[in-house]
Amino acid sequence: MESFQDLAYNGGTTQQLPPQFIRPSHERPENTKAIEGVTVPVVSLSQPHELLVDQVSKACMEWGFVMVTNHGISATLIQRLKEVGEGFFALPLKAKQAYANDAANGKFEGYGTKMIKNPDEKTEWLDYFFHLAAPPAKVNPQIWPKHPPSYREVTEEYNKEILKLTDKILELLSEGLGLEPNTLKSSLGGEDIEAEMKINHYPPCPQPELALGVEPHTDMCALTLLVPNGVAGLQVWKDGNWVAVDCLPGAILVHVGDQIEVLSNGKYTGVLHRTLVNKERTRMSWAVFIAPPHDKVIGPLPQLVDGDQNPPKYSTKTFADYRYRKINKLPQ
Ligand SMILES: O=C(O)CCC(=O)C(=O)O
Ligand SMILES: [Fe+2]
Repeated sequence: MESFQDLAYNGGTTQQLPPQFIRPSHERPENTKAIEGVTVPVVSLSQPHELLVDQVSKACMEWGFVMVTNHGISATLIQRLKEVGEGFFALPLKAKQAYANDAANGKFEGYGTKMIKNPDEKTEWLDYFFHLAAPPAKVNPQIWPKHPPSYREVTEEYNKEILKLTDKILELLSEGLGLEPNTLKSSLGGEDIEAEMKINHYPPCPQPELALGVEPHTDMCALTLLVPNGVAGLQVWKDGNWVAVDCLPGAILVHVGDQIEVLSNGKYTGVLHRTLVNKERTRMSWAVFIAPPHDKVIGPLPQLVDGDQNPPKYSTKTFADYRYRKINKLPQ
């Protein structure tokens, strides 16, 4: 069986997509086109606080997704982040494979493609680099890309900024629930909150109408903050349709993940999303997953639950337990 890398990097044996990438008919982009005329919410963070609470929390209740502009992270820093990620993926395959992860044995950090556990599962058309970026005590920069040489400095600087933006968004979302601004952050571990960097890389695909980049999923973390490279492909699920996320230069895309859905007892929605690939251009995206420490116990906030009126809609468990169940497709 040809691997993703054989195909994407060596051209494969044919320009026809091998069977492990061909989605069943009901999943194919050609049969599940995005709805026309609907656009995702965009919020400028330079507005007065009260408006921000309303707009950000409304978007995260109705969509589980919001694009933010005027977020305070400089265009130059985002550009440098993109350059170091592109620099790594421009290395020869062998050089990247020197960083190979081993997800089957619990080594998630490093370079890889998605592990397929079940022979019926289809392969996603992407490779990625994944590593922790916060908190400092858990980060191991030795396993980060050493090329380009500025990878570490740029990524550290970007993650500092992303953590500030995370604090701001978590405050707005807490207030949107009528709670103290620090409620969600402290429920997610306070200063022990984790940030994981995932650089997604989707090379051109010979038959993109039959394949998917990432398949439909919700992120298991609390929030995802993402910047794409200017190539479209992300779609979010809303009211029974896929909605294409247009590229808005400079914007940061915020996804509500499962842990915020659980803490808010379903007031905020973890957004279902997927990515399409294309025939001509390489798409890349830089996702930072914000998550509680693995031993943190997460359940509906007691302030949002009361007896018969608002019973808990989710069980309470450690994030480690949640992850294990999600990765192994077990009921939560
Ligand atoms: O590439 C994207 O825009 C989304 C990637 C994604 O959903 C993920 O890495 O969880
Ligand atoms: Fe995702």
